[in-house]
Amino acid sequence: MSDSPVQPKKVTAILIVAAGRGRRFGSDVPKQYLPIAGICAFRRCLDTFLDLAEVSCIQTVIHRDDQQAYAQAIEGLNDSRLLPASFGGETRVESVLNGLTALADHKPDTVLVHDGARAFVTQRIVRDVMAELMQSDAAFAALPVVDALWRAEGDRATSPVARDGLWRAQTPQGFRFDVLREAHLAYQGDAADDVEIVRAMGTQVKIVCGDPANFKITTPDDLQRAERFVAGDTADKAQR
Ligand SMILES: Nc1ccn([C@@H]2O[C@H](COP(=O)(O)OP(=O)(O)OP(=O)(O)O)[C@@H](O)[C@H]2O)c(=O)n1
Ligand SMILES: C[C@](O)(CO)[C@H](O)COP(=O)(O)O
Repeated sequence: MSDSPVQPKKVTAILIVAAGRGRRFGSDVPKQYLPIAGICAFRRCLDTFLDLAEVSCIQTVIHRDDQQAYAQAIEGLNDSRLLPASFGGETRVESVLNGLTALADHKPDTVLVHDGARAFVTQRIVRDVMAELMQSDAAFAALPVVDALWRAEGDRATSPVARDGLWRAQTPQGFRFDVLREAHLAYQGDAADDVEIVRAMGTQVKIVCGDPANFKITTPDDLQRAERFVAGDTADKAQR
């Protein structure tokens, strides 16, 4: 028999924010609930997380006006790890904080925040973020900028911008739960993502390799791209 103490299982929470209005998309039904080959972005990413045994619980954050769309999106699911949804706020920052507040009672060790509008997150990305959190306070998926970058005035290019060291942020963005909650409680104002919020506290954040497939549905073009992606349009995948 081994003398080494038994390590308690880590509690890994997923927080899916889906309370946005999709103003850039501009549809009546919010983009995260629009069907992509019959299954909406929100349900697609939710299923990916539920398929992972490492996930202890999932907190969703939705808009009050979307309760019917949400009920339809989770139809047929019977998994006790899916917690009752919380309501979001005016901004993504507020929605994340509401989700963190709801999760606090579950005492997670770590939390991975994901956009409900990113349909095609992969198990590989989720596992890589989780693995990095074994040794870091924070880690997120991102892709290096590979294109040449130009500053422009209107449609007139003015000066090149160095692309070295630039990354395109994706989600999931993972954190030690206490680190993210403390950072959110101290943070004032808006932020593009949670990395910005913990960086404001000086937390070191590691980058893990994202995936071009893990794009966010922001405009109607993205929904068409998602339809092509599901249809297995390899030309489209190669292009990205
Ligand atoms: N008040 C908000 C704003 C955004 N989100 C979520 O955060 C993610 C960020 O993606 P984004 O494209 O910015 O979503 P929207 O805010 O809906 O889009 P837009 O900015 O075009 O209005 C989405 O899953 C969105 O539902 C949220 O939960 N609560
Ligand atoms: C967290 C994020 O997905 C990073 O790409 C963020 O929500 C992006 O929002 P944006 O307003 O489309 O930049």
